[in-house]
Amino acid sequence: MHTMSTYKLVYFPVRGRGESIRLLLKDNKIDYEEENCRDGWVEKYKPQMPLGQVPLLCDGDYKLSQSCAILRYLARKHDLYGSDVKEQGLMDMICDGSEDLRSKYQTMIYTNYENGKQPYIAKLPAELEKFEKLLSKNNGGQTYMVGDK
Ligand SMILES: CCCCC[C@H](O)/C=C/[C@H]1[C@@H](SC[C@H](NC(=O)CC[C@H](N)C(=O)O)C(=O)NCC(=O)O)CC(=O)[C@@H]1C/C=C\CCCC(=O)O
Repeated sequence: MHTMSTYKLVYFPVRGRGESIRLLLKDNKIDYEEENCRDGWVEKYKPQMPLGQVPLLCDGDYKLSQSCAILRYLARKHDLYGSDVKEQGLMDMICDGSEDLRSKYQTMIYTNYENGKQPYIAKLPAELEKFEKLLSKNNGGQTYMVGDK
């Protein structure tokens, strides 16, 4: 018997802002289906999006956009969002910090690829080291940056 997926993720066929959502779902064995919005984006999909952009998560009739809001929604719903407000605060810090890094990457690839690529790569180890340091502080770096789930 075919059981319907609980969630539908609408996104382009790239990693981009969809990949962290896919990873959360797959890592936690949460069933979902994906809809590729590339064909017909402007005329069909974009007008249906709450803020005119993807990724979009559909949970039945409930529709949510903004990648970080989707991650937080899924984390809250599946008890992955830290066990107290301090853990949740740290998770928000890491999520927003990686968003800052990602925004710089996006600006570079879309507006200044030729001149911006090498400087971006040169700064990357120092940026990633901050996240590695956070990871190493929790359980000797063997599990997660925050908590144990
Ligand atoms: C093969 C088709 C490629 C189509 C690419 C697409 O145009 C670009 C996607 C890049 C965007 S995500 C899509 C964008 N949404 C947002 O910017 C949401 C921001 C919001 N704050 C959030 O959800 O976090 C969107 O809807 N654009 C269309 C529009 O009309 O506005 C940012 C990316 O990361 C996407 C791709 C960038 C690089 C791809 C690199 C290769 C890879 O990762 O696989």
